[in-house]
Amino acid sequence: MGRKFVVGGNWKMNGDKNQINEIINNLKKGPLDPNVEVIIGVPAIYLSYVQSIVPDNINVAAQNCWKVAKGAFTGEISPAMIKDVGASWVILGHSERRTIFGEKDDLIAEKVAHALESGLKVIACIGETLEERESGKTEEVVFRQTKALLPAIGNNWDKVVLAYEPVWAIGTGKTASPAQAQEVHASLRNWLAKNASQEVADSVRIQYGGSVTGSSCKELGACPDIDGFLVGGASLKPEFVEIINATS
Ligand SMILES: O=C(CO)COP(=O)(O)O
Repeated sequence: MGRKFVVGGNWKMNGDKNQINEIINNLKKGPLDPNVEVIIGVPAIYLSYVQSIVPDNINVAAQNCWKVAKGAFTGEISPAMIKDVGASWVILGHSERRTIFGEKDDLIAEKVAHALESGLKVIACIGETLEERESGKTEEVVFRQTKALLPAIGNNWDKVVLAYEPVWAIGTGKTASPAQAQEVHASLRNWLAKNASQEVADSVRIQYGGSVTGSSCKELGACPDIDGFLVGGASLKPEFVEIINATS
């Protein structure tokens, strides 16, 4: 089906110029599998700086944005600004945005719609909490979160990557097993075939995120419906190169 493997590094609120230089130098050294799309999600304040030093084979993403182009929204940044400094992606709906900052499905959908209209590409994150998984609600939750995105994405599925990140696996060192992740990715694809189209289901790339490391990436990357990773902690470390190269 030819889905290009896509690995994102979500730095979250980490890094200073020194550390950023180290991370970028390490990525430059690579070598990185040329068949993998690489996207690094950097703190907004460093977008320009990172954009000015990254090599061409690495794409830069913001970790959030607001839902309109400009105006009286103190502290926010817009997709137009992200594009203006040369970055081409934005991560939206991350579980930390949902839980710590109270972002709901409908706000995330508005952000996704505006980011896509503005010409940015989007990594849209979904995933269930431990409580939801333990009460058998994993599918219900990820389907609900994805359903909210359908009208926002419209015909722009080629500009969207879905990131399935079970909340219980984020930053906990508790990676979902390849079988657990594959199961959700496959049922999501099934759901997309019924609720978007077969073409969307076959072509959309679904990343797995949650405690991915150099040692867990190969087995996860070998699953048929896992098309990449969204990596937090390990994306700040040299092992990120190994994760990018998981399928080579
Ligand atoms: O939230 C994540 C990426 O967006 C995952 O974070 P960790 O890889 O640190 O668990």
